[in-house]
Amino acid sequence: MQTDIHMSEWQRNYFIVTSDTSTPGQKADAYRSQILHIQHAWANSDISQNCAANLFKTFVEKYSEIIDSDNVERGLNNYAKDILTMVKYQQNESDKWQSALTPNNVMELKCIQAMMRAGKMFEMPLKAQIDISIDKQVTESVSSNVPNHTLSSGHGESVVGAGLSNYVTQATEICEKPSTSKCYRNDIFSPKAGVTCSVLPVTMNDVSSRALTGSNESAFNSSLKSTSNACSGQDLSSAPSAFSARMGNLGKRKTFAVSSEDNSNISSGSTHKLVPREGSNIPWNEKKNNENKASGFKTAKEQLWVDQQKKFQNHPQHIPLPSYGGTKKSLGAGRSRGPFGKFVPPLPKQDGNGNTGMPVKSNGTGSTELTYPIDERLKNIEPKMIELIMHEIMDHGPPVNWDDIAGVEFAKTTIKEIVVWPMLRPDIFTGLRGPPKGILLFGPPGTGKTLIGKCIACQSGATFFSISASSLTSKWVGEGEKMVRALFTVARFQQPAVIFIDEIDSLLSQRGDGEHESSRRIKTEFLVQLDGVATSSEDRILVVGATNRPQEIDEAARRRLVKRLYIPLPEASARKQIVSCLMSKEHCSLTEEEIDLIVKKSDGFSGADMTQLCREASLGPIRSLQTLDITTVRPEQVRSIAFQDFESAFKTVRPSVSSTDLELYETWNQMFGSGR
Ligand SMILES: Nc1ncnc2c1ncn2[C@@H]1O[C@H](COP(=O)(O)OP(=O)(O)OP(=O)(O)O)[C@@H](O)[C@H]1O
Ligand SMILES: [Mg+2]
Repeated sequence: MQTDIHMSEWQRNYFIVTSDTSTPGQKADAYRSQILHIQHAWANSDISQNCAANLFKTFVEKYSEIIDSDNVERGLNNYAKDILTMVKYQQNESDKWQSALTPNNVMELKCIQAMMRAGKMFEMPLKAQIDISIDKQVTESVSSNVPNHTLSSGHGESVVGAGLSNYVTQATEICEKPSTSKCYRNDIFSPKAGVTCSVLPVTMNDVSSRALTGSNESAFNSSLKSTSNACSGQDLSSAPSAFSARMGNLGKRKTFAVSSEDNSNISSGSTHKLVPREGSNIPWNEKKNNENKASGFKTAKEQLWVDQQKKFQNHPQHIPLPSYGGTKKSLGAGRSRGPFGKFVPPLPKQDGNGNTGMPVKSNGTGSTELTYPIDERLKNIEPKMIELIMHEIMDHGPPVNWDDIAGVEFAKTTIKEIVVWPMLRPDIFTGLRGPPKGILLFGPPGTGKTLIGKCIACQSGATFFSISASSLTSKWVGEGEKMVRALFTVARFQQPAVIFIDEIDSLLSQRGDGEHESSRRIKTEFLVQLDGVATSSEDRILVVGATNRPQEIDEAARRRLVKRLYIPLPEASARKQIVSCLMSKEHCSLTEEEIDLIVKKSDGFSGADMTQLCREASLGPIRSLQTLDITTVRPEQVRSIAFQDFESAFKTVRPSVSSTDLELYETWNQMFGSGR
């Protein structure tokens, strides 16, 4: 079956690459796809090593012809784009790119020194120009003359030969300099004598040890070719152009390597084939880890892992640090990884023994190495969705405290008791004391339901996933149920987690005849997931639903949201707190009595109405500047906010909740609510 799929896709790709009507972009995609298939087939041992290497070489060459060609009809000419993309994606969030390339430390490079030691001189002085792309399109150009030194291959032939005019090789290796643990990148090599020559900051040993693994294998292969060809003084104008940098990630599945014989031949100009290294089953990640360990450089993934370890070492009682707000849990999801980018799965939970569930491999020397989590459960989730969840649904807003929420004391106390404490101390809240898995906040609009949801996540140290139910039904049309599944799966990895579903009524509304098939599917999936969370005692996931139409919620869903808390309109004391709090941040001359008067006049206002009232009043002093020109007025000329501004504001801001609506909430609360 699997083979059938590959065959038909293969045929389709073949048709695309041979068709005259296909665009270069389509052809490039088709080649990429074919290359992936080759890797896949090889990884599954469907084809032999030699066959894989040959096919790989052929297709990569064809692919690079399209990618690198500057003919608008036949090629994409996206060198620059690729390089910039790579620079962007390879950047470690926790470790800003720093260029370690200076004229001095270029001279310290092993390869340069080895060449200098060899004592062979070029016929012409070398001018080295190193273009270092740092972060987003910031280019630092370090130009240095290297007088009295010339580079030699050690075989008497110049590395920079004449007649290399139009040949540009793209080298993409990122080198870690062990002593400084800085990264430097040397991207474009134009071995055109006397014009520009960039020095590849990689020693020949590096070449062999890196063995064309990982994300840069193909480009590396290309650079090897150019190096070896150049070493032998051949004219490179006919050499195949560089492979696209994007090909890089292909190598992550199985290690491609240059054999040691190949390596020994590098400087003698022999052809270096990209072949899977025999018996090599060291995953790319591990190799990369080893290199990184040696250099001190950490990838974002490694940094995340280290952070996670620290977090749990410092909090052995499973008391997690607040993740919402204060520190951003980016998990690398904040950046896109490009078409071939590999999703970095979020970390799975830890058990009581500090076991993360992550595979730890012994390398046979007694020390253990970390490999990164590849969980079966995430396998069936589309990476696109996971990225979306991490990007759009995982909330990283400013922290919210309980004090920021005025009034609603009963709801706050209940939530602290049944949600926050159990999340902080799961060891005490076991059995019957275990937290509910679903709660519902209901009440009139603008009373702080969303605010409470954020506060729960913030105060319990949980990862906060915030999604509006209407976006599930509208934004991901036809994919809503997949999204729900993906959301719960990712949440399981990010435990403790709070999934906040605003406007939950539109997701879990009563079943009706006119109900759309897709929303029915979403609802079913949601109930299934909720049941899964509810029945698993290990999962520390809380679903918080918020609605201002509780009566529309399906009874099956209602049952699963066991605690239903009424969030009413703020009482006088709460309204006073809101006004005082907001006014304390402004230039204001309200007396205590005036505030009391405002509170009295605002009976029936929701929290959001009160906020709006204050905003409106704060514009009063600006409006009174009639005679002055707003563009020239100085801040100190603006008078303080006074009671009269509130009086004017009351003329335009009215309560948004009607008394009939309020009655409905009260009735529903008496029937289904968890309040006293
Ligand atoms: N109890 C409160 N204390 C302080 N501010 C509040 C309170 N209630 C509402 N607000 C203010 O109103 C804004 C809107 O509140 P929020 O979004 O939490 O309301 P909501 O109940 O979720 O409304 P909706 O049902 O329409 O989604 C808040 O950002 C906050 O400024
Ligand atoms: Mg809301």
